[in-house]
Amino acid sequence: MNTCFIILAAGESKRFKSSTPKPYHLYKGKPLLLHSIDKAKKYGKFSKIVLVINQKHKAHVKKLKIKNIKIVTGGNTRAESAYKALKSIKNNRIKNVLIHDAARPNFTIKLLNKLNEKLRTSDCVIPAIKSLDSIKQKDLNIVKNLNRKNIYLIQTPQAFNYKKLYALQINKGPEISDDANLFVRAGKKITIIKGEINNKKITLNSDIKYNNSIKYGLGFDVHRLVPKKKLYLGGIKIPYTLGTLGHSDGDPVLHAITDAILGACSMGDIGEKFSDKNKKFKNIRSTILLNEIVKQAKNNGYSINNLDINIITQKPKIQKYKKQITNSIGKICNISSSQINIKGKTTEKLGVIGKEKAIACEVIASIIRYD
Ligand SMILES: Nc1ccn([C@@H]2O[C@H](COP(=O)(O)OP(=O)(O)OP(=O)(O)O)[C@@H](O)[C@H]2O)c(=O)n1
Ligand SMILES: C[C@](O)(CO)[C@H](O)COP(=O)(O)O
Repeated sequence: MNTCFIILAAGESKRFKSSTPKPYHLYKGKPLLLHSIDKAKKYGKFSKIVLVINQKHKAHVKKLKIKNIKIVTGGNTRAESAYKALKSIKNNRIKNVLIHDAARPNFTIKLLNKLNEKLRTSDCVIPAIKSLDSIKQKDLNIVKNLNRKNIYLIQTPQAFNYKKLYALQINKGPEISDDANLFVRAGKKITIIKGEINNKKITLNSDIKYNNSIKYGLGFDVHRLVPKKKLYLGGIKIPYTLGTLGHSDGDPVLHAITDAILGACSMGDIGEKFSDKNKKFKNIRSTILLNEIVKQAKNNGYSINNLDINIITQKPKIQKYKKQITNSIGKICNISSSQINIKGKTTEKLGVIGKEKAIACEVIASIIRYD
């Protein structure tokens, strides 16, 4: 089915009150809008994904290096942003479209399936949850009781037959707070399906305050430098006359990061997880080891918040490899470059490191645990 997923992220974030615009604010270890992008990609049944951005946020978007997504500049209202996205795919033979707030990161793939299933028999399908509170309406000084059984708190993604929705766009206006509003105004049928209690819209800064503390871990590793060995740092092979001696590929940066994450998550240490007595790990790439630990930490409800890394070596100079190493670590840990800091240090030619007999790395990791 030719279905497009539109992610609206062009708002001004006025109520969010943060120096970082809401769609790019870190949430559960990554920028908010990446949750919707990653889930849409993981779903794998959209023929096109469109991201609608605020033109003032282009620098934030560039940093994320988003691939395989059509990026459209939004408008002054949510309705205008939705319209610009719909217009941008007019010639793509799209049959159905789902429109979603980037401000709602916690929808599930199960909800996407339900919406797409219902689109077989309806031109407009929206998720909603019932109010758990009493509801009253106050107009001037007249207060009316409303029957909460007939009240629906509307969510996104909202699913539509593309042609039917596009035809209604001429009625769009700033008061159109959601796209299904157009169908209601036109007196057309709407199908409401059960939404998800966790599919809340993040509007205020307090919406993302974590109920859990941040935890910290410390990692350290040192390897002897010898001829005829390769030098891997942060998963990148560094051209140098010496390399590290070790049971695995001897990457001190990835080993120190692994230990820092294990420490923060109270999951032991790298020697316990990958013994250097075990032939299975002989010459293994440390990228595999770290990948495994990142997965285990995620399964235990942990998310990497940031890594601060000191690479301590007399040579080679680290500066020119920093970007490559940062990108490599970000890919393995599934975090953005903005969450990683690397410093190259020498020991002023003092000791074994200063005499180029060894290389070391120390890392502090901060980790957030979510319920
Ligand atoms: N002109 C706009 C306004 C809103 N949105 C998007 O619509 C979703 C819901 O809007 P809201 O949560 O209100 O975000 P903001 O408009 O940024 O918030 P505020 O009203 O506090 O400025 C958000 O993902 C927002 O980025 C949009 O794409 N274009
Ligand atoms: C579209 C929406 O999320 C449905 O509840 C809501 O209308 C968006 O409101 P906002 O003020 O633009 O956040």
